[in-house]
Amino acid sequence: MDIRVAVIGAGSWGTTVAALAARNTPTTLWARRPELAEQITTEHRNGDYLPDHDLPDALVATADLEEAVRDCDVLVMAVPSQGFRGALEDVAEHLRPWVPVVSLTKGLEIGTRMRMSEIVTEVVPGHPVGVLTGPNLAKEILAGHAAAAVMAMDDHNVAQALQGLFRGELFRVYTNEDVVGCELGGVLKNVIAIAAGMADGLGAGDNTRAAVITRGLAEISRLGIALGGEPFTFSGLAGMGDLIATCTSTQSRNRHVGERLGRGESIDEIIAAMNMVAEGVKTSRVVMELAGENGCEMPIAAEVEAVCHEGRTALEAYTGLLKRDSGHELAGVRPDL
Ligand SMILES: NC(=O)C1=CN([C@@H]2O[C@H](COP(=O)(O)OP(=O)(O)OC[C@H]3O[C@@H](n4cnc5c(N)ncnc54)[C@H](O)[C@@H]3O)[C@@H](O)[C@H]2O)C=CC1
Ligand SMILES: O=C(CO)COP(=O)(O)O
Repeated sequence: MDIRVAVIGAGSWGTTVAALAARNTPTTLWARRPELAEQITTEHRNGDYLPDHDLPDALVATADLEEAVRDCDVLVMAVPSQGFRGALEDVAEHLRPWVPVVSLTKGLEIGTRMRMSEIVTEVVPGHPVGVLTGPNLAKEILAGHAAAAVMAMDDHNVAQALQGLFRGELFRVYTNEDVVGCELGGVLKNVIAIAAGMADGLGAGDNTRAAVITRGLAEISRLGIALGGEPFTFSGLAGMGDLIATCTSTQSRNRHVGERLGRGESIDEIIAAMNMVAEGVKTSRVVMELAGENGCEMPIAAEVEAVCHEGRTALEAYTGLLKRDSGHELAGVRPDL
């Protein structure tokens, strides 16, 4: 019997994951705008977010939430983090019991500081919850370039069952039981990607970018481990893999924000000019709250937060970072340091 997948949120990534699933199993994509849903179903195109890419004929979209959700066997949430809870509360009315919920969202909720999988457990308790994450720039995947991701779930058997729904010839899906680490890898790399973009915008070199990525990984690992992630997870696809893709790709929205900040534009004008989400901007504030609470040093993330929310310039941020003392490179990562 076919497993029916519902994907909530027809932005770049929700549409891409729905396209992957539709090649394997009946899939319905929920879009907020009826015109977009109609275009996806009839023209097999998402003109708002992915105008240059063909979608599978089998992919059906609707703007009717009940129609998308009522019969689904697997629910996939692809709404940005600040709208995630509200969207899931609307979905909950129509969701059958025990349907697994997979989050694609890479952010933390302002106020509660919760990960999306924690919000799922709060809003729809009893449903198995997981995250699909990794170095997955949407447009590359739709263009047919090979990529790999991780399906992270506590329950390995459910993860294995879900793996096959998204897998394709060019899309490899691994499993991992460390939901906390995998989810935080995806969240935290967005903040570091803003820093990498800032360096590029300031005209820094390849050595600088490599230093930001590597020291950024140390910060991600420090906070990720303090919050319960497994150390090895941060050198996997959801950690280092996604960090490299996002810090180096011209397709990354977070890196793009950083690059424009580095060139001297203000955060407000950059955000106003984008029709897509750059999760790292809002998440940077939540990350610094968590770092403070957990006694984690995160100097790069702190500078990103200051540039995004306190009016510091990218040049001041980098000047400040260079003046810091440099101790052992694994401090806060290796248990004995
Ligand atoms: N685009 C990419 O390559 C990847 C994105 N992600 C993550 O996936 C999540 C979604 O990102 P994208 O699809 O790229 O974003 P996007 O900016 O392309 O689209 C966001 C979608 O969510 C909808 N939306 C926004 N607020 C909403 C609300 N309050 N209620 C219902 N729907 C709402 C929008 O209408 C739009 O369809 C983000 O957390 C992002 O970090 C993860 C991996 C890859
Ligand atoms: O998460 C992503 C790639 O894995 C997408 O990154 P951006 O949101 O910065 O585009």
